[in-house]
Amino acid sequence: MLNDTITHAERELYLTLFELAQQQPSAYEWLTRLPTWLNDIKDKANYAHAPAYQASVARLPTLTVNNVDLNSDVLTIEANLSESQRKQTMALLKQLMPWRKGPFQIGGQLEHQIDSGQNEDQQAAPILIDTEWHSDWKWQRVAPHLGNLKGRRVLDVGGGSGYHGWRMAGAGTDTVIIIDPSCLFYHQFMAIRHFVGAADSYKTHYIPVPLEALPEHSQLFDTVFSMGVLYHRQSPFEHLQQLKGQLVKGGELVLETLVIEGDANTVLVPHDRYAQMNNVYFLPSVAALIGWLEKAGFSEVRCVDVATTSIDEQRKTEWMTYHSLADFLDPNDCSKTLEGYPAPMRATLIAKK
Ligand SMILES: Nc1ncnc2c1ncn2[C@@H]1O[C@H](C[S@+](CC[C@H]([NH3+])C(=O)[O-])CC(=O)[O-])[C@@H](O)[C@H]1O
Repeated sequence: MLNDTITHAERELYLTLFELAQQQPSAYEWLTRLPTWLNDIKDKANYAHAPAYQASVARLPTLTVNNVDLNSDVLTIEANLSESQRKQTMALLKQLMPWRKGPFQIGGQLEHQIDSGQNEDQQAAPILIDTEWHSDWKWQRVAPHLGNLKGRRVLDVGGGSGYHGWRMAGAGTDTVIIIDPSCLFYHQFMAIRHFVGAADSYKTHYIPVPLEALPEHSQLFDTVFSMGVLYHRQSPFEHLQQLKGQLVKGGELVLETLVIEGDANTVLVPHDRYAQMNNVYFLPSVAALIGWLEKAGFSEVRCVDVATTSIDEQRKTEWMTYHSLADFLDPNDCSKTLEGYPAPMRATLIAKK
């Protein structure tokens, strides 16, 4: 049975898809599936924690927001925050742990208010959600190589908490749709959205589904990002085809994934775990990955960045207290994972449909 209440975020998402459907009829198929998508994520039978996450988001206080900076590395929501609001917000956000992708800051005054001493003594210290990942570092590596995002319709596949999606909005996109099947990350996004409010003119949306759930040939997006997802897929070519199906002709794919050293014929398929993850399948060399993209029908394929993940970029914090990268590397040789494979190295490739 479908829920009869609809949140503000859901309403804005419906409106965006209705608008989209005026220009591109394939969006109607999204609209027909949307009620089920949005209902399924609330269903306790699918996600035992869903009601608790929802309740945490619903209980977040309403703050007076002075400014939202979607272009800062620490994604900052400048707002008036009293001590009691701080306590309440901290407690509720901590119920949404582990926070993996960020960082975010809530609270903190505008500089001119601090200069004039306005409200200074009533203001609590801002809340810094120091996430497991410095997702800002990835954005710094990727952003300089992107085509201009201004006015573009963007899909972020596997967008996690939505950190990169907000950064895309900050770059002036027309619309961002983040998709990710994680119930927790969906609610983390909704928590941040609660504070961002109208600051992005409600142009950034989240649909809690995997890529495979989308209509196959939507051709709705000018840019499609798939960052940190390909190696989780058992069938990498299917993933590439599904990404292609979401792009308009001439659109840009941004693909970021784990790679290894080697030539066009080098691919690692970890036998069991990789860096303790039990859902890692294909780690190609950059040359092999270029070949895969070309075989999948993409053109102008180029690798714009290769970076070894450091234990400063991915680490345990107050907001993610489980094991992190340092625990997954060989203690005697940090160039290897615990399983003896090459330590995580990630490449970003850009290609045209
Ligand atoms: N089939 C799928 N469809 C969509 N999402 C999926 C699927 N399978 C897994 N995910 C989601 O993909 C994300 C992978 S993390 C990258 C986050 C961000 N992009 C980042 O680049 O930091 C990996 C990493 O730690 O880098 C998770 O949020 C999954 O739920």
